[in-house]
Parts: sequence; C-alpha cells; structure tokens
Amino acid sequence: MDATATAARPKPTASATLPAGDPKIVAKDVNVYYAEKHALKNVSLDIPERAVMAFIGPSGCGKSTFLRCINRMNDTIASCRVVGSIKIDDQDIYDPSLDVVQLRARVGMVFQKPNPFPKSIYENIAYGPRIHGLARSKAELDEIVEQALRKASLWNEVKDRLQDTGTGLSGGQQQRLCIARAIAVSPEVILMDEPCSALDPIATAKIEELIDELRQNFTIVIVTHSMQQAARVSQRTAFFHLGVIVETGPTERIFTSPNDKRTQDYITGRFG
Ligand SMILES: Nc1ncnc2c1ncn2[C@@H]1O[C@H](COP(=O)(O)OP(=O)(O)OP(=O)(O)O)[C@@H](O)[C@H]1O
Repeated sequence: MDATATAARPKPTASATLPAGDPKIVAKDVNVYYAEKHALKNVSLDIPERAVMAFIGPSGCGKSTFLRCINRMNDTIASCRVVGSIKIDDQDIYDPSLDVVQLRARVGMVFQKPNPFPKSIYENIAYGPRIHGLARSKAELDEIVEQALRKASLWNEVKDRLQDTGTGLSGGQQQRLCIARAIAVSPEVILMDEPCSALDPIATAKIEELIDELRQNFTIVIVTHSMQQAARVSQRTAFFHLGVIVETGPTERIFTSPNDKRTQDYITGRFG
C-alpha cells in the first residue's frame, strides 16, 4: 500500500470546497449481493457534479462493486443482485424501463487495463458516436473524433497516424485513447476503475493532469489504491471498508483530519 498521504496534500482548488448545487448522483441504501455474499451494505452517497470523487479503501471492500452499480455494469454478472436506489439527475437508473445502452453512453467507464479495440485509432473513437447516431456526415464524425482526442490530450501525438491500430500505442496513450473513446459519446459521468495501475509514473502524471482538466465538463468517479493519487486528483473522497462507507468528505479533510479511526489507520498505512 502507499505511504501516508501527508506528503501529498491536495492542492487547494476553487472547488476543494464544492459548490452547494444539487449532487449529480444520489445513492440511497444500496446493498449488493454476489449470490449469498453481501458485498455492499447500506451504502448512501451523494456525488457532486463536475468534480472528482475518489473511492479508497482496502482490497475487497466494495469500491469496484459500487462503481459498477453507477452504470449497471453489475447487470452482466449473473450472481449479482443490487437493491436500493441510485439516481442520476433525479432519474432512477434501476427503473426497469430505462435503456441500459443509453445509460452506459451517459455514464462512461475506463478500466484498469487499457482495452482499445483491435482497430484503428480513428475507429476506436468513431465506433460509439456511429452506433449512437451522433454524426450526420463523415465530416461531423471526423470532428467528433478530433475533439475527443483533443480533450483526452492525445490529438497531437496521433493526428498523423489515425489509421494505425490503437493497440500499437504505448500503455499511457492507450489509456488516453480509452478516455477519448468514453468522451466521444458525450457522457455526463466518467467512471474510472484504477485507471493508472498499469501505467508508469510519467503516463500516470499525464492521466492525472487530464482528469483535472476533464472535471470542468464531467462528473468523475475514480477508484484508486494510491492515496497520493486520490489527494492529487479528487475534491471529495469516500473511504470504504468491509462493504460500508466509513466516511466521506472533502479530500483534504479526509487526509488531514479523518473522523473515524479506521480511516486514520488506512491513510497512515496501519492496515490495508
Ligand atoms: N463477480 C464477482 N463474483 C463474486 N464475488 C465478487 C465478484 N466481484 C467482487 N466480488 C466480491 O465482492 C467483494 C467486493 O469486491 P470489489 O471488487 O468490489 O472490491 P474492491 O474494493 O474494488 O477491491 P480491489 O481494491 O481489490 O479491486 C469482494 O469480497 C469480492 O470478492
């Protein structure tokens, strides 16, 4: 586990204390079961709009499980049952009439290991907008691809090789390609499950910089094992332990004066 975060205090930002607006995502009494295993217990959490929220906690405490609840990725796991309520902009995302494909376009996801399609860089980005009918012409599609790559800080590195395969990029570039792919369908929320764990420190720094820029336009939720990363990129942090949220609050407070001894023990490396 990482060393304590004391050397990596979050830099104070305008949104370190967040605007008092309505939260983007509201979860109430969420319980998740994998067959008999009760993986998440009565989780309630507000996630603010256009900010970064970090989920931290020891391995197996339910961070990824909760992240996957937010775009119903857990639907794909046969043994998984989700109970409770999660609303995005006041809309219940577990409403049976909700179109899950549309939900996953609104709530994009970036995984631990970069997973570009074995296609060209251009096609990796164009695929989503095309199936969602977001472009009326080739010129419009080209524009969407360029803008997504620009927002993911990748355009300058790939603009002369858009027809090369995405899997031929470096790991860090592949992860930025996956972020561009998520952005291309104009999501409102981007979920990131340990997006830097397969990357070297330089590629990690680039992704962190990018996350900091993206929060101006997107609501971002990131699972990370790195306390320094949570401190650097997020404005709010939720600490998970054994399937519950022990505490949540402004990142700076969680790392400097946590309310709960379990949080204190975790951030100072006493367990995890
Ligand atoms: N597909 C699955 N089937 C059965 N149990 C699962 C499944 N996914 C997760 N679990 C269990 O649910 C609990 C929470 O797992 P989860 O992956 O959400 O934790 P996590 O905090 O993200 O862990 P890590 O930091 O190691 O990724 C664990 O006990 C795990 O074994």
